[in-house]
Amino acid sequence: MLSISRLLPCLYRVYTGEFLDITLCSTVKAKSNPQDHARATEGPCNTPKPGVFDLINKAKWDAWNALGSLPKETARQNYVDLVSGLSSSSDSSSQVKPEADRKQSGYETLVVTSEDGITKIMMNRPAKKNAMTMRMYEEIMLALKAASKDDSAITVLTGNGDYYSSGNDLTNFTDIPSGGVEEKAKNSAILLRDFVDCFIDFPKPLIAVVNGPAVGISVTILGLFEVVYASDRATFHTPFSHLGQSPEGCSSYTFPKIMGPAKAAEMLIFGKKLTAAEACAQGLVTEVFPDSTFQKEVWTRLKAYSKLPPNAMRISKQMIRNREKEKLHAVNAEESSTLQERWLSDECMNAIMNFLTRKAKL
Ligand SMILES: CCCCCC/C=C/C(=O)SCCNC(=O)CCNC(=O)[C@H](O)C(C)(C)COP(=O)(O)OP(=O)(O)OC[C@H]1O[C@@H](n2cnc3c(N)ncnc32)[C@H](O)[C@@H]1OP(=O)(O)O
Repeated sequence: MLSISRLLPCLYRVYTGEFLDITLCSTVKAKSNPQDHARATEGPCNTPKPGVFDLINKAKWDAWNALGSLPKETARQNYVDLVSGLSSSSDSSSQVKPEADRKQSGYETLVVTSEDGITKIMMNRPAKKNAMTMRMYEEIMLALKAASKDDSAITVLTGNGDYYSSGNDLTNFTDIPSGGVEEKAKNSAILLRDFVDCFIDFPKPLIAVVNGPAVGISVTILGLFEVVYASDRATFHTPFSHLGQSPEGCSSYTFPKIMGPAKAAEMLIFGKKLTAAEACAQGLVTEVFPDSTFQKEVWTRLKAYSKLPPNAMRISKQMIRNREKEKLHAVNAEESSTLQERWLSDECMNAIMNFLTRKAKL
C-alpha cells in the first residue's frame, strides 16, 4: 500500500502543477491552476482516461478533462491572468506599506522602526493573517539581532492588521527541495531551532503587543517575552494535535511553569483556545486592554518604560532569565528534533493537505 508520506510529494506536485510541466516560483506554484496550463499547451483532453491506481496520471487527466472544450487561447490567457494576478494580489491590503518603503527598510515581511527608545518589529502580511513564511522567520532573526545592538531600550513584536499572527505559514511545506520531504523537515527543524534561540538569547526587555488572534508558534514564544499586552480581541490557540504536530517555542517547558501542567495540557495537547482574559488569568498575558484604546494605552505605557535606564533593565532581565537559559536551549533542541519527525508523519501531512486543499481551517 502507498503510505501518505510517499504519496504526499506526488500530491503536492499534482496540486502545484509540477506534473504539468509548470516552471514557476514556489508561491505561484501553490496557487496556479494546472488545468489551464495543460489546456494552454496541449489543447482539449484527447487521451484515454488512466486506470484508477495510476494516481498521478489520473489526477492530471481529470484536471485536463475538467476544462471541456475551453479554447486553447482562453486557457492560456486564464493561466497568464492567474499568474500575474497572484504576484500583484499577494499581501494586498490597505495597511501594507508601499513597495518602495518596504524595500527601503530592507525587509519584505516586516516593518521595523526605531524611535523613542523602542524598536518595533511588526509582522506585515495582513492579508495572510501574518502567517510566518521562511522569509519572515529569517527576517525576524535579523531584526532581533539588529535590535540587540541598536540604542533602543526595549523591543516590541506586533502584527499589522486584524491578526497578531496565524502562526507557521502552512504553504512553507509545499516547497520541497530535491532531497525530498526528509530534507525539508531537517532544514525546517534547523530554522526553527535558530529562530527560538534568538528569543532565548535576546538581551533587552522583549514585549509582545498582541493586537489580535495569535496561533501556533506566535503563541508559544510568548513564554520567552518579559511582558505580553493583549487587545481584548486577541485569542491564544495552539492546535498542535489537530495538525499532527507537537509544541515548540519552549512551550513544553514554559507553559507548565507559567500556568501549571493541567492548564498547559489543555492548550498544548487538546488545542483549547483561550480568550485574552483567560490567557491573562493563566499568567501568559500581562494585561488586557479594550481594543478601542489598545494602541494608545499600550504605546503610552511603553514610551514611559523606554525612558528607564537601559543598562539597569538589561541586567534585571539577565538576572531573571540567565538561570534558565541552558535549560531553554536544551528544551528548544528537543522540541525541534521531535517536530522534525512529526512533520514526516501521516497525521501531520494529512492535516496540512486538508488546509491546502481548503478542506480544513482552525
Ligand atoms: C521553520 C518552520 C517552523 C515551524 C514551527 C511550527 C509552527 C507551528 C504552528 O504555528 S501551528 C499553527 C499553524 N497555523 C494554522 O494552522 C492556521 C491556519 N489558518 C487558518 O486556520 C485560518 O486561515 C485562520 C483561522 C487563521 C483565519 O481564518 P479566516 O479569518 O477565515 O481567514 P482566511 O482563512 O481566509 O485567511 C486569509 C488568507 O490567509 C491565509 N492564511 C491564514 N493563515 C495561514 C497559515 N497559517 N498558513 C498559510 N496561509 C494562511 C489563508 O489561506 C487565506 O489565504 P487566501 O486569501 O485564501 O489566499
